[in-house]
Amino acid sequence: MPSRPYSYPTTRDPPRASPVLKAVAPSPAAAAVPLAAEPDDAEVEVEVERQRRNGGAAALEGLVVGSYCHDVLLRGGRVVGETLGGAAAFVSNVLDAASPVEASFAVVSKVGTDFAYASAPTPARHPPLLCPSPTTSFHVHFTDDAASAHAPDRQLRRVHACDPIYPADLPDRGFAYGLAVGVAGEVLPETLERMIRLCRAVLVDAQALIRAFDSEAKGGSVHHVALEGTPYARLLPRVAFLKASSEEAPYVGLESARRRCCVIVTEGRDGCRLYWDGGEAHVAPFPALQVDPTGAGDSFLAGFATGLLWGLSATDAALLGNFFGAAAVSQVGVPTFHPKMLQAVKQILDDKAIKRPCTCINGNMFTFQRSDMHDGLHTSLQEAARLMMCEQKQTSPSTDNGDISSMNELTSLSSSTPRPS
Ligand SMILES: Nc1ncnc2c1ncn2[C@@H]1O[C@H](COP(=O)(O)OP(=O)(O)O)[C@@H](O)[C@H]1O
Ligand SMILES: O=P([O-])([O-])O[C@@H]1[C@@H](O)[C@H](O)[C@@H](O)[C@H](O)[C@@H]1O
Repeated sequence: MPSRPYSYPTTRDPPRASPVLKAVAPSPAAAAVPLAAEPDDAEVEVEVERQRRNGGAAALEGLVVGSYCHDVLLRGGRVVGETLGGAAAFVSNVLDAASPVEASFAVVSKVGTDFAYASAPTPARHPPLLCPSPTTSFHVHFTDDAASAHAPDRQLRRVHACDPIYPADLPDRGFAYGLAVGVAGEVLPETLERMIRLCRAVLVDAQALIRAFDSEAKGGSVHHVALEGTPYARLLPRVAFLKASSEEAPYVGLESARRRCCVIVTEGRDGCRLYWDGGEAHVAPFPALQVDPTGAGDSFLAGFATGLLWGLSATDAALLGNFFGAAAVSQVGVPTFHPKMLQAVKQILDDKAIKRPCTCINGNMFTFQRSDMHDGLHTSLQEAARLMMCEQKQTSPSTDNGDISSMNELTSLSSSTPRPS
């Protein structure tokens, strides 16, 4: 019987505020921190609610919650790559690259002293909290038989799990939006609940809620459980967007979930579909030369959130989701975006004269429908995606050989993901 993602002891094991990992390994003395008091959010909640109602022009600060991890990529039992992973890493990478200048975000992530990527760009900019347990680690086994866009092209095994993220680990202030992006069950139900209290709008990756894991001794296989049977289900009416992959969608219970929040199902190279109470929309994909599917869903969610920050409707924002999902599969590990491509994307968003700060993140008034500029936005972003593909062909001709699932050996790792020391 796999362990449930929410089975961590939380009452017998009181929450501790964890020390922040600096760019260098912390001293063991840093672990001796006092017990944190149960957070009292009354004042923050009143302010968040006031902003939600008024759509006031408050700061556009986001809160990203989920742990960085180690990904070991394997094919035929052989290690073909080792990279920084974790949705928080992919998400922060996109938010750093494409958010409007006035938007910022804080990351709450946990790693162990063995964390190998403290000096990689994303963790260096958004340092994780340090824990006594080892960094969460996944073995990602690639298979050849990705027969359709929706077939699972990889099998994940969780070989180590870092500590969960407790409510007391979150900052004691309000945020414009929150992204719950756990990969190994680290976002506890009570942590998601506190995020909802602190943030005007919360976007959730279903993988943070429905994953269950075999014990490490049994190999750590990742399974899915039905969302409805988890303690997260009751929080859905207070979530703005829930993103699931096609593989996860059956566990989310689409028809009941869409009545409580907007559900986005990503469909690999076919783009994505949005479902809300009373409507749905398909959003077209962008071309990509896939070398590694890891991080596509994470980058999608961050691209989508970025679109909302720029003031787009949900269906239009999903174009930016698809754009950054395609960008993620074009590189191994956390991608490095070419400055020219990013400049083109920001120019496109500026040219569309979208008003900022956007009412949908400042208030709770989301617009779901595709706007008149949807097709034009897709065409313009397609040009930027081509820029990315030309760049990719010039710098890594080896990617023409196919993606990592058909490569015998990975010859180079992404520059943003140095090898573990
Ligand atoms: N081969 C691809 N070509 C173009 N876009 C892709 C490709 N694979 C993924 N994407 C983009 O990334 C998004 C997320 O990918 P998906 O495979 O559905 O998620 P996950 O990584 O969670 O399994 C898709 O909705 C799509 O926009
Ligand atoms: O590929 P994706 O579904 O977007 O997200 C992935 C997670 O599912 C996986 O557990 C983690 O190890 C990867 O680094 C990445 O975060």
